[in-house]
Amino acid sequence: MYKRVSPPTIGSKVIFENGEPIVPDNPIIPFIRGDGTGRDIWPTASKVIDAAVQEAYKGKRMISWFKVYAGDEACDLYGSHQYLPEDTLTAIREYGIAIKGPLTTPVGGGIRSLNVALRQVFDLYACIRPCCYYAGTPSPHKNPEKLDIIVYRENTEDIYLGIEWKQGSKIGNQLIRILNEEMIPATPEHGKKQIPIDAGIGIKPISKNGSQRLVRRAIKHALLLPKDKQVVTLVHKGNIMKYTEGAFRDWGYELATSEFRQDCVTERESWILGNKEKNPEITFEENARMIDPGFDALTEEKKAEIVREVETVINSIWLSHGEGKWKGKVMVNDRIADSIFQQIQIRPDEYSILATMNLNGDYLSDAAAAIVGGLGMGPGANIGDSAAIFEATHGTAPKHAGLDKINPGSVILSGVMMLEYMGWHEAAHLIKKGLASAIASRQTTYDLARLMEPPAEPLKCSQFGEAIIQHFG
Ligand SMILES: NC(=O)C1=CN([C@@H]2O[C@H](COP(=O)(O)OP(=O)(O)OC[C@H]3O[C@@H](n4cnc5c(N)ncnc54)[C@H](OP(=O)(O)O)[C@@H]3O)[C@@H](O)[C@H]2O)C=CC1
Ligand SMILES: O=C(O)CCC(=O)C(=O)O
Ligand SMILES: [Mg+2]
Repeated sequence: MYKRVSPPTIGSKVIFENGEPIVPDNPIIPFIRGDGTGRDIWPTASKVIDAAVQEAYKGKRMISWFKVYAGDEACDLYGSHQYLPEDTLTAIREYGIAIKGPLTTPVGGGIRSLNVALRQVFDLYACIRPCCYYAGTPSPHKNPEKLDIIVYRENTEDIYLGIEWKQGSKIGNQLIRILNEEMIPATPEHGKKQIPIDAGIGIKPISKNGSQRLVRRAIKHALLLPKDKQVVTLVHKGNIMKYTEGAFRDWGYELATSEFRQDCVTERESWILGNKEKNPEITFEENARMIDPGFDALTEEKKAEIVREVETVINSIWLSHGEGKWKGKVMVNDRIADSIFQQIQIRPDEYSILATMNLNGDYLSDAAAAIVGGLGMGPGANIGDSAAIFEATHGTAPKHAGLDKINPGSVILSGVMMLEYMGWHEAAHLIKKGLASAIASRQTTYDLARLMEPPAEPLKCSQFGEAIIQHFG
């Protein structure tokens, strides 16, 4: 079945039931080393993961690693342009859980992105990127410990499904003509808009199913968090793009208030309920005026709509959510994408899970990682219903490749996410403890060492891994 690789002879398969993995004590896990700094990071990361599993389970559990190829390494083994060989896809399909280093995406070349291709082939629709602070990590912020968020980024649509036509291409020009002459005039709300004839054209599809399955996972995750972290924020630019970004928000709320009705309260509902709790005699209209400060300036039609909203909330959930019961439920709110970048910096402790579409989540996960120490501390997971691939938020950082210098923390922490996903919490805990303690004692790589005050003597990538292992216990 495999052309150039062979699975380990010891170990067995992870299987998936109802979207959840069932993990044997000796799972076979395919790994992709990665391009660029992948060659520095992976040996260190796998050593730390193996040491933690050994320390936690004393041989009762172990991972049988299965080396598979993608990127430059794949071309060396399989021939030129064989960036993502069938062997690799077969292995991930067969064994279910995989981990990878970063892969290069040539800008403007024939290949769009191997990383994205892997997510799409296995329908890994939730890209989960937690950002939390390890004491002692240098940060541009005064109180980085207040940031403890998880970016839940939709991983298959938006720009990942983006279809583009090059400026000046025959079909691109044809599309612009049809849009300008037929489709825009047929949609009165677009007014007299016209697309410049010299434009490149891109389409960003956002589907209801794609949005809701992401938000569903985010809400389920929130239900497992401590009560004060049970907040899901829908991030969007719906004020500008109503039927894509705005629809993402609306579908998120729709899911929260239908499928998770007993578990969730929306921010607006909480205001309405809170107003009635403070003043049980409050009328629907008075309540509406309080939740919408500009109420009196609205049209009669809009006012009536808000009064109806208040009435519906009180009539439908007062019994289940009123008298403060809503405080024990998952709070679902929404924020406009540009504003959330400010919010996570100045009011980080008000946020927990940020559910985003693809592009917003891409920006946000790098920005959030910066607050807690940078991309060297940004882990990630791509999760679907029948496979999962763990990988860091960052890329190949080519200028540092082969120097045994780069921070392996992000891939090590992606390994922690993988162990937690497998239910191997003891091993995950050891790594987090080792990492925290190594950083607290100023033993770390150049990226963190150079920002410490006073600057610390930087460790090599491999030395940082060893320091983490030494601090397990
Ligand atoms: N999932 C994936 O595999 C991804 C792949 N890519 C691809 O990676 C390639 C390079 O992308 P690029 O834009 O340079 O972005 P990178 O994320 O690879 O690196 C940018 C900078 O971030 C810092 N950095 C990144 N990783 C680490 C780390 N582990 N430890 C410490 N610092 C780190 C370095 O900053 P400094 O030099 O200042 O210390 C580095 O120069 C591109 O081909 C891109 O498409 C990009 C993102 C994700
Ligand atoms: O694959 C790529 O080149 C970019 C991917 C990326 O930026 C991400 O997943 O955050
Ligand atoms: Mg990115």
